[in-house]
Amino acid sequence: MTIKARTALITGISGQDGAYLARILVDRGYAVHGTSRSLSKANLTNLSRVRVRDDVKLHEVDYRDATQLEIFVGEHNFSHVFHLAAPSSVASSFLDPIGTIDSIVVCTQNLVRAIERSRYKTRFVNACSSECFGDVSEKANETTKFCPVSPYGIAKGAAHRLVERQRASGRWFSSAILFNHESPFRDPTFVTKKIIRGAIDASDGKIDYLELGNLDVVRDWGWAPEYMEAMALMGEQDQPQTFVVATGVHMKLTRFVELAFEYFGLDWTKFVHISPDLMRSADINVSVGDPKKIDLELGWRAKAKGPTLIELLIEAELGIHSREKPRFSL
Ligand SMILES: Nc1nc2c(ncn2[C@@H]2O[C@H](COP(=O)(O)OP(=O)(O)O[C@H]3O[C@H](CO)[C@@H](O)[C@H](O)[C@@H]3O)[C@@H](O)[C@H]2O)c(=O)[nH]1
Repeated sequence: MTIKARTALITGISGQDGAYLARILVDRGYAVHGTSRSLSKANLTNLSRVRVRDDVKLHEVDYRDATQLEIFVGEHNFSHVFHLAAPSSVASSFLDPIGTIDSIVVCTQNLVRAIERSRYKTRFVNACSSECFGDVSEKANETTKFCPVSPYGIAKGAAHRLVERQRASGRWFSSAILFNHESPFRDPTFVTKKIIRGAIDASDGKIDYLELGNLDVVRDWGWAPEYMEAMALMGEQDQPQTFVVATGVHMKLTRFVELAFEYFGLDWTKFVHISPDLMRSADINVSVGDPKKIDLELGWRAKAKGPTLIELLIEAELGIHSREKPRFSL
């Protein structure tokens, strides 16, 4: 495939991951397209923040409308489709399980079918989620069974199966099982963004307390731009595959809060209030990934992990890039 022939569609281009991936693909010489259900209502701030807004072509497409989607895909010879569009809040999926499952599964199925029916040899890279694994007793890899506890995880697992079924019938369909990956672009309801913002605001004297939920969970947090580098790499392999994308390093949420407040010389226990309203009816206690396969086969390895990631998130939030300079300045 020549550089010139690379035309990528990113679904969910305006979100955290979509914006970073758009920047990476433009830098790699792709023509990049994105979609939104309503262009007049789309929030394109993230694309502007990574200075790629004028480099991407946006289209108004509703993924729930199978016919419209089929026409759209049939009119564009996309060499790659990176499928990121989905509701991303696990917490919200408990409040609207049917809406979440319906949206993730129907939109993925419509897109997969549109590609299947087009005459083009499009490569498909799916954004799957570590939520599909549920609780793990050891680091999850590509062979670990899915045992999701949330409606979101159930839906992502179904979408992943749709992708694997296409691969089994000989099409170029890959899936990245992404563990938690963070950045300043995160919506303020996600826990790392809440904690980092909370620590900054507490140190500025703007808040007296921060409400959080279950602090006993253990997660494998990474830096979102690096995870999008992994997805871009996956799209350039000879063979389609599934890869776990993770740091392999785990941390308890309590420790995350402690380190974030410690950065500003603050004692987190003086600020954090536990709110029962923020507890989920089912939560994953331990979620950690084994990135061995992607390291060995693609040479991809997360640089930002553990305490380094927390420093990076704080400094990116503050707009400081003194230490390990983030690839994406804000
Ligand atoms: N959001 C939130 N979570 C909290 C809070 N307090 C504790 N937590 C706990 O912090 C953990 C992480 O929550 P989130 O940041 O909301 O992320 P997530 O549910 O793990 O989901 C994210 O990661 C998945 C895996 O990559 C993604 O698939 C998903 O879309 C999302 O990005 C959960 O166990 C949650 O119970 C709080 O105040 N807010």
